[in-house]
Amino acid sequence: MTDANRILLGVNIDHVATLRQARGTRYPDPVKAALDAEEAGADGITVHLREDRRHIQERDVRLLKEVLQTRMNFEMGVTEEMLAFAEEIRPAHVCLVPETRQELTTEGGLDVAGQEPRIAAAVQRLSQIGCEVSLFIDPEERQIEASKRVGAPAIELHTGRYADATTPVEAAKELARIRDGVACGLAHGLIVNAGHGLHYHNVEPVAAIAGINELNIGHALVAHALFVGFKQAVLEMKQLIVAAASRG
Ligand SMILES: CC(=O)[C@@H](O)[C@H](O)COP(=O)(O)O
Ligand SMILES: NCC(=O)COP(=O)(O)O
Repeated sequence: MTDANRILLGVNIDHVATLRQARGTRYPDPVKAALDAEEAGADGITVHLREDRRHIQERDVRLLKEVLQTRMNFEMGVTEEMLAFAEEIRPAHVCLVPETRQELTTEGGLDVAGQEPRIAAAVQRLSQIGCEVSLFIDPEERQIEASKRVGAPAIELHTGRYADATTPVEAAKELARIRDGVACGLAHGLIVNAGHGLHYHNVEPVAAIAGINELNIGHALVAHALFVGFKQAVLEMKQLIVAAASRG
């Protein structure tokens, strides 16, 4: 396998915390899930500390910072509260995401092109403390170019529209947008990650796109883990994406 076929799996553990928060218990602990994921081959652990704290809590992030063997990818909205928290924690990676309180999940990418000075200031602040910053954006040329202009070294392409496609034609169109987005990001010298809504039945065509650095996957892993256990769920996903990338 050449470097171009290499692909990393970032395991998002938010929805382990969703289950815990549903009953206000101490279990299931997302920290345990993170350690199991690492043992099963996760290359990194992703957490999203939402403004409304519906799943991940500050306690989780602080503990993860202490115990992870791999690296944390900390997803956050672009707010003063989150910037200050990131400065305290200093995660290896920070992914800036759009956030609205009422949304069911992250419904679209960050509008970098529409707020360049604000995003550039956040990127600069986080870069200064050693975080590798990525921007969670839709696979659109103007957002990719804006990401480059604001100084982010990495982008994460939002794959939700591909995942939500209801016909093969629509899925193929959305996959082509992701493929073009990857090519555009690479042409601008960016590290290109992707994620959102990926699961065991739709992940392979995305993993097969040459040049993708990392896929961040959460909801499907947590759901599958109910039936096979967290380690096995991560292992199966990792095997699936590595095989697809090496075929691609
Ligand atoms: C930004 C992103 O895609 C992840 O954080 C994912 O959204 C996690 O799940 P929720 O959107 O349900 O919080
Ligand atoms: N950034 C996307 C992510 O971390 C995982 O999203 P999902 O697999 O939970 O939809």
